Amino acid sequence: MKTIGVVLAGGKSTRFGEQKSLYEFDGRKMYEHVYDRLAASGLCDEIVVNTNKVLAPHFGCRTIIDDERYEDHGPLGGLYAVKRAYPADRLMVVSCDTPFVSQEWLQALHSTAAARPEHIVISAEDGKLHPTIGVYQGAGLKEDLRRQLESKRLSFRAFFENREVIELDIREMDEDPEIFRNINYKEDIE
Ligand SMILES: Nc1nc2c(ncn2[C@@H]2O[C@H](COP(=O)(O)OP(=O)(O)OP(=O)(O)O)[C@@H](O)[C@H]2O)c(=O)[nH]1
Repeated sequence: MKTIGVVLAGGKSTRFGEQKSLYEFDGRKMYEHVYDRLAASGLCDEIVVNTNKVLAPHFGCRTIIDDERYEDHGPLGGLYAVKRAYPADRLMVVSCDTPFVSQEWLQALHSTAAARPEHIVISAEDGKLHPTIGVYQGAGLKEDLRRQLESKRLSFRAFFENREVIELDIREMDEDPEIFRNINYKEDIE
């Protein structure tokens, strides 16, 4: 089984005010910070950006475009498109707006996922879930995602009701919760 690194970057960035995945800071676009961390982890056989058809031409790498039926369905819609493209593989997902995720954390997620191949493994911080930093895998995942999208219950919490999920909590590891910092507004970068 291959591991596919997935940079989620198909959102609307309403709160940010412009497309945050393409916003440049510290000399790199936001999605490139995430891409580079996935690449440097050495865990991914391939890395793709998952986005919509309007944004796709702006990324300088392979993109997977959201399925027409599930455009603007949020991150679960994005994951469905990637799972369709890579049905046999494990998806190591990081959203473009969490650009400070560490190599060590990616390694911890990956090794937990490799030991429990039927489980989704997501990040958590004192019980608060960070499902857009996680590993998505297991039999029937594509079909479960499709069913969830059809049900119109588009939250990760709703999706997790039907799957085995491991929450890897940063408070139990020797890591700084800053690595989960989520950029929703411009001020979040400072
Ligand atoms: N492929 C894909 N990714 C999405 C979609 N909606 C959100 N995302 C991604 O999922 C992650 C979390 O998105 P949010 O921050 O909740 O939403 P957003 O649309 O980017 O921002 P807001 O409009 O401010 O809520 C980000 O990496 C988004 O790019 C979607 O419909 N398709």
